[in-house]
Amino acid sequence: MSVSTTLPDTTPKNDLISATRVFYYLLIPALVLWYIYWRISRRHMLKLAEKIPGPRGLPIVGNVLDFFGTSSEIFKNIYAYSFDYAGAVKVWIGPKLLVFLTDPRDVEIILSSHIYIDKSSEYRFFQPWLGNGLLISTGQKWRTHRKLIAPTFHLNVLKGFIDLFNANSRATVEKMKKEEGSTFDCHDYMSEATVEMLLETAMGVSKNTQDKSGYEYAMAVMKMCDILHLRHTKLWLRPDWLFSLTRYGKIQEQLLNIIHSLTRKVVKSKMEAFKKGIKGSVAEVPREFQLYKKAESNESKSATTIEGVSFGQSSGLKDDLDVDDNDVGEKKRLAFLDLMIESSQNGVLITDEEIKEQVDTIMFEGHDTTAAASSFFLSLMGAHPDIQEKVIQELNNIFGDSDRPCTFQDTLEMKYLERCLLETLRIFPPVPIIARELQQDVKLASGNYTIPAGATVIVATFKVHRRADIYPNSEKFNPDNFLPEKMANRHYYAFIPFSAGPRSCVGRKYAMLKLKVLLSTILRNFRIKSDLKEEDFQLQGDIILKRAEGFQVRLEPRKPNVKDSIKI
Ligand code: HEM
Repeated sequence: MSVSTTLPDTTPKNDLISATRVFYYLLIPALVLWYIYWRISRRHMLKLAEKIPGPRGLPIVGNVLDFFGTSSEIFKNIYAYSFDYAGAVKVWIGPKLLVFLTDPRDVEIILSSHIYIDKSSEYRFFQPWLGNGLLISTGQKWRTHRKLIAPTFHLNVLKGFIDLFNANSRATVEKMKKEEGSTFDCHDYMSEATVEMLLETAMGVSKNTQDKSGYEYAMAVMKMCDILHLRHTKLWLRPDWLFSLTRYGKIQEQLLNIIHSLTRKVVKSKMEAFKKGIKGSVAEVPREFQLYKKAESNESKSATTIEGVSFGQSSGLKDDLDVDDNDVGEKKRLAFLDLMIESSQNGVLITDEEIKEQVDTIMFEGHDTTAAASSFFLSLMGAHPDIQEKVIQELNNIFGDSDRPCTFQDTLEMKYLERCLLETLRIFPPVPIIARELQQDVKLASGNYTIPAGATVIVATFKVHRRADIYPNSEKFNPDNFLPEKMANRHYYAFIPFSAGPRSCVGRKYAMLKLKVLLSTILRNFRIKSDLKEEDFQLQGDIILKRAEGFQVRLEPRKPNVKDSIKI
């Protein structure tokens, strides 16, 4: 037998060519038919969408090309559109219709509603991580859990966290001392600090529950956000089956292992404590920071806001965090995880698996957002030394030469620091957009447009906060934007860093209190320097807004290193 007869014949055969041809001959008419069917079945959507202004796109793929490039380039492209259109802007990504809203009157229609509360389909990428936690759940499950969770972030509960905020802020200052004089990325320190504070306060466990510091968890969360952002912007990473075959799918598995192993340990250790009858936080407050119990009796009982801004109370708008102190009974004065575990005992309100999902949600929402806010604040202090001096002056007036921990009353006196913080959240909102999927048509207030059901509506917080007709010189950092008289004259929905309405951020009071303690402690110890000006900051919106070049700052000590010199 000749050798040639044993080898497989790889020469193309006519029947193979014809099979390929037939495939293409069928594919093209199939695509055309699908396109015709799609246009007919979506004619209502297409008709309404046609009236909404927006950049011209290509046939079929729409504006998809604008979503190519680095995260920072995509952010710039989309932001550039907002200057060409005053109100709503329509963008097609293939068959998907996105409508960006930048007018506070339109934003109010969406955010104040109890109907348009469904998250957009993109949030499903969070599911392997956050399950069906508060951020993405909807319907009755969301309502029940929101009612359960919101009171655990009430002021009465938060006041009890102040000692742990102080102790952790001081520990952060000690860690940061090794960076004195050099340029470094302060976000790493802010991330670690916020994870550890969350563990000790909302979760009520010791930060030593995990073998490693909060740093490993924080880094895993950051990388997960990179992956989620890629899935939002790269179409081929959207289908789950295709994503799981890519290297990103494998990396996601490893990251989720790190993230979930922490949350599992947290829940387990808390459940064990509960079974032993131990309730409340088991985190140890160093003796020199045990201020809360002493101060509680002296402090004004009338203070019901942490932030000077009332977030709607002045205009008669309240959300479920704005309940009066007296409305919250003793039982509800439990911190987040304590209440979750107590409520799970009868198995009706929440199951063990749901507790884990909520812990994952609070750990993510509570940490990356505040880490970004504090890093932007420090960057801005470095870029605006004159404003920083005013904050330092205010802190000197409150604390004098004392190294004492800060009390709740002190945080109420930090009026200028608070304005700087609110202005930071205006100009660099950590959550730059909020997306909702519409189940029914919505008529807008800014023009004669109706957004069709099935569209994804995007509240463009970043742009709303930078509208020149609302904030004069809107691209410039100016804490006076939050003088009481300026705020009183502004539309309530023109400042929405924490969203607003029934799905607003449950952690906003927690965030404001923690940020005031952490940032005042840092500025009592260091002056912040920056080699870059504010206009040089490059932005990227990987779920959470960040500086693309990292949050580079330098520290200059404000006083000689004094250890253990806390006088109360
Ligand atoms: C500066 C810090 C923070 C900012 C800017 C922020 C911002 C936001 C925004 C804009 C939303 C709405 C998201 C959406 O609808 O897609 C939200 C929701 C949420 N936030 Fe925050 N947040 C911050 C801190 C926190 C903290 C500290 C916690 C918890 C400890 C927290 C827990 C949550 C939860 C659970 C939700 C979902 C609420 C719901 O859907 O009912 N956040 N946050």
